[in-house]
Amino acid sequence: GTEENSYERAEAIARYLLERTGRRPELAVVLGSGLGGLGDSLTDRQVLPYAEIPGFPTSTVAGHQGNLIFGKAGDRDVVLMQGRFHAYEGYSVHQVTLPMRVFHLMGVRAVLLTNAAGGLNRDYAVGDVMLIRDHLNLPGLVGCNPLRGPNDERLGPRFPSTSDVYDKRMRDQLAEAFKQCNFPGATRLGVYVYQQGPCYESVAECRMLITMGADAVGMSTVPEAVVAHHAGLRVCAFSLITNMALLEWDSAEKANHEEVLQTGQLRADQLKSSVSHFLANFSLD
Ligand SMILES: Nc1nc2ncn(CCNC(CO)CO)c2c(=O)[nH]1
Repeated sequence: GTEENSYERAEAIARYLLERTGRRPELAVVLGSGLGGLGDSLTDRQVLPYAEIPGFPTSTVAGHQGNLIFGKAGDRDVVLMQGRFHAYEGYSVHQVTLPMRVFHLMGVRAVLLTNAAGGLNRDYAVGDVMLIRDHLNLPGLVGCNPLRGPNDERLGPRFPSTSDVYDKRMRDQLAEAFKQCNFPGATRLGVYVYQQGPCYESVAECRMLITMGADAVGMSTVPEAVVAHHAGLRVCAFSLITNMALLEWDSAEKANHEEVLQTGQLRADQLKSSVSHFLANFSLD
């Protein structure tokens, strides 16, 4: 229910975190499957396991630790979510998106969302990154919208736009960071489709998603982006393409989580350096 990400609940957690850490992060980062290693790249770190934060949900997926990491990237105060919450675990979409409201009420101004995704666009290769220019919120379109329920005007409007969720200025800076750091994979710009999971898609579903204009598919990120945007946060997001979605029937291959984590490990160092470069240099003006 909506009390799971109510203003009061988020505000209480924000107050707890501001008092306990004394930190004032300006940017928050959500780390997707296998990208948890990015948490080690901050200095002046303070690590808070989700379980220690009153009112915060806890993570249960292999490859997702459950820590909130405060720290510095260069001289910038940031906060990282090492491990996120997914609807496929059984969390409500209101629980999944609660951290976005907590960050907003802490005074965070922008959020970087990262994930592992399956490549639908046939030009893509495993190990590429796709900067997200737009999304298909399938569950949101058919009734599982993170803003379903009474609207709290203190957070945002009743009927928010979502044609402008992904901030071009931040996206360009992210692209520049990947370029500066010689990221070995290609840097793509595309449409991410969110499906709730935990199943990977059928072949017919992958073909449908391509027809609908999607370039990569995953099980996260969009609910967080919608709620962050609703609250007025600047949003940018990218997918690490960890495997190519299957478009042929009777194929011997099948999508699996081990492959997702393996590609995450393969690209971990270059992702870490690219994202660290972005965090230390981003400008919100
Ligand atoms: N075909 C396909 N390939 C993918 N690779 C990563 N993900 C994102 C989902 N990641 C899950 C399971 O690996 C863990 O959160 C997907 C996906 O949803 N579909």
